[in-house]
Amino acid sequence: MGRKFVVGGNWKMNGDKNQINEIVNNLKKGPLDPNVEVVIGVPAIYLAYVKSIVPDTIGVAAQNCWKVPKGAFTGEISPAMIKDVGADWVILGHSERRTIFGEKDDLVAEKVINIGLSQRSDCFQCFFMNSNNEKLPFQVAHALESGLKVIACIGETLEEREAGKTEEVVFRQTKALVPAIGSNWDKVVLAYEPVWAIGTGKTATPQQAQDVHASLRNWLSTNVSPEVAANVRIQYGGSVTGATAKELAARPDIDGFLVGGASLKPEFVDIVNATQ
Ligand SMILES: O=C[C@H](O)COP(=O)(O)O
Repeated sequence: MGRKFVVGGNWKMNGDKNQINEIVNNLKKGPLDPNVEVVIGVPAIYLAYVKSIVPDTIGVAAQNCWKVPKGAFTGEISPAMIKDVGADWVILGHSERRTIFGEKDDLVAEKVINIGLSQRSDCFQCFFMNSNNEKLPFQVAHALESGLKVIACIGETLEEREAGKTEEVVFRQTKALVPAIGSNWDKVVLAYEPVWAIGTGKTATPQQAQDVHASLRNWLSTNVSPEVAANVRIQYGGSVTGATAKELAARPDIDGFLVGGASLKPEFVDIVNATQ
């Protein structure tokens, strides 16, 4: 079976109730290609509101979460809370989280693993190996059935690209996620977002994006399994617009988009429908 095209709209820290109503009305009007999975990434404070007004055919994602179910973590939200308000996705490891808030590969992996572990009711104290082969304790005092799906973001900076390190960086970022994801690859979408293309108006060319997606799939085949490589969906993100989406979508290893700025605008419908 082919990979279902998946388009995420990451609103980032934008929108108020009026703007959200407009965006959702526009999505309802569509029409949206029924063969495309659509997920909107909503600011945490509006998750419940959006869930209450959006059709069930559209997935709702938080843009971040912390790595344990509950506790003294002022300002954070947990996967259990996201699930509790009816959302079923979370975006993790976005480059803005990595660069502005200093989130490193291992923290992103710990957040991902919490989502996998929270489905295990027998897991009170778990460990996983980080990318430096250190055994990290992971306390799950009250294991939860969160069952969230994850959009895991990776991507290189301009400096890294110009130094010829694109593959090294995206492989390293993906490698950190592998032990955390375990056998839950069917609940994960990878989003390749070159940092230099985010919010800059500079889209990677379709060939540049395709090349990285194909290398990543190849890496997954060798380092995880040919089955995961064949089935995992890899989104492209970075200044995607209604005008650039079609050409990008035509590349064989681009399985969708993670859209920032344009997801707030009516053209998001054209991006969702890019494979038509
Ligand atoms: O999560 C989305 C990406 O950061 C892309 O944002 P952008 O479409 O505004 O460049």
